[in-house]
Amino acid sequence: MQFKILKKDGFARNAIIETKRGIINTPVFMPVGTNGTVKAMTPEEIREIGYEIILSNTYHLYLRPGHEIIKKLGGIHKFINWHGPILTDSGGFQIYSLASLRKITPQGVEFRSHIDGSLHFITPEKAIEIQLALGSDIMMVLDECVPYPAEKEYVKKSLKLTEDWAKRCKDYFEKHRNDQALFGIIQGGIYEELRQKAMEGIVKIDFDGYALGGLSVGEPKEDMYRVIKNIAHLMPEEKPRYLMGVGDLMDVLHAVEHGIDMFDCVIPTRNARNGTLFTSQGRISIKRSEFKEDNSPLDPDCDCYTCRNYTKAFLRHLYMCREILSMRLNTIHNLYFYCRFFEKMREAIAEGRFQDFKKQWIPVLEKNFS
Ligand SMILES: O=c1nc[nH]c2cc3[nH]c(NCCN4CCCCC4)nc3cc12
Ligand SMILES: [Zn+2]
Repeated sequence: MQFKILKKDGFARNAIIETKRGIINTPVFMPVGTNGTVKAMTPEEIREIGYEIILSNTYHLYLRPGHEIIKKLGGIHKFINWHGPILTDSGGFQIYSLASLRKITPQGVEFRSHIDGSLHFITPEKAIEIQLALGSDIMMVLDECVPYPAEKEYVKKSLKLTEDWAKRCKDYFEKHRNDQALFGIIQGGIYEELRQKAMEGIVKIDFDGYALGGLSVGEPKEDMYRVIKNIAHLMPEEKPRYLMGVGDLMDVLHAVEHGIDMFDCVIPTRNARNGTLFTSQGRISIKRSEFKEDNSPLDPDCDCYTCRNYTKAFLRHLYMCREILSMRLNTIHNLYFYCRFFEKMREAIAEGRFQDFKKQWIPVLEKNFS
């Protein structure tokens, strides 16, 4: 995996990640395809909107249908019919946020499946073995995503475990490596000095890229912003920097300004299914009665399939009827909006006007009619 910086504008930067399955332009947004599908979208539609990489979840695919089956059937790209790069999250976060009866031991994490209650034990080695079997292009180490709030002492102890697991992931990966990439994850809660310590330990192990984990887990925005401001630009400059689970476009602006390259979040897809749509006039909720007879397109400044062919009145009608088409048309638009936003942001960085771009968008992103 190659990472080439094309242009810097302050700490913000445009770069490309070259993988065997294609080039990724950064800053990049990765739509979330948890069960191997970006909900309601075909892979062709994702590609047509302009996305270059999607995220899938090791935890879900391991539990159902199982990584051995996916491997036997030719790997995840063939299975889900997406032939561009795929990043898989290692499962730590999903085990912490979805599974029950979790027990974290030095060896690994024991949990019960949220699907059928079956008992599982995942070690760092197993997490890498699963991602190797899936064949994802970028794999994540197994970490302990420290919940918020967490005492400083707990965070400190957890850092030791996460670093030990990162080393075990790297050792296992080196023994079985192919042309997949492996990213490390930096924890440390909202404590800068612990973040700094975690970063030194993880960077020493040496990974293809580095993620900031343990954020967007319920901590106050100002704490997340402070950690990003103090840590992001200190992460290895010549490797991709990935802020996991983010996000909200206001948070994206802040993170890109401080040097983050990669993002993933369910916001555009999940909000679409709930009728919350992002437009150039701000965020709107399509179910509002004011749209009942509104014959205008969702967003006059958007040329996505939904905005070119349907009215707010019809989109509201579909939502009120809970029609499947509502999920599809809303998702097409929100993903298109996110993809264009990132494209315009990369253009602004290329032309050295990221600050203008941020100033222009903040008032729009603050407008909320939901
Ligand atoms: O520390 C992490 N390690 C591995 N994966 C992660 C994934 C994460 N995803 C999030 N936040 C997702 C927040 N998202 C916001 C929109 C609604 C659903 C939840 N934090 C994360 C931390 C981690
Ligand atoms: Zn649109």
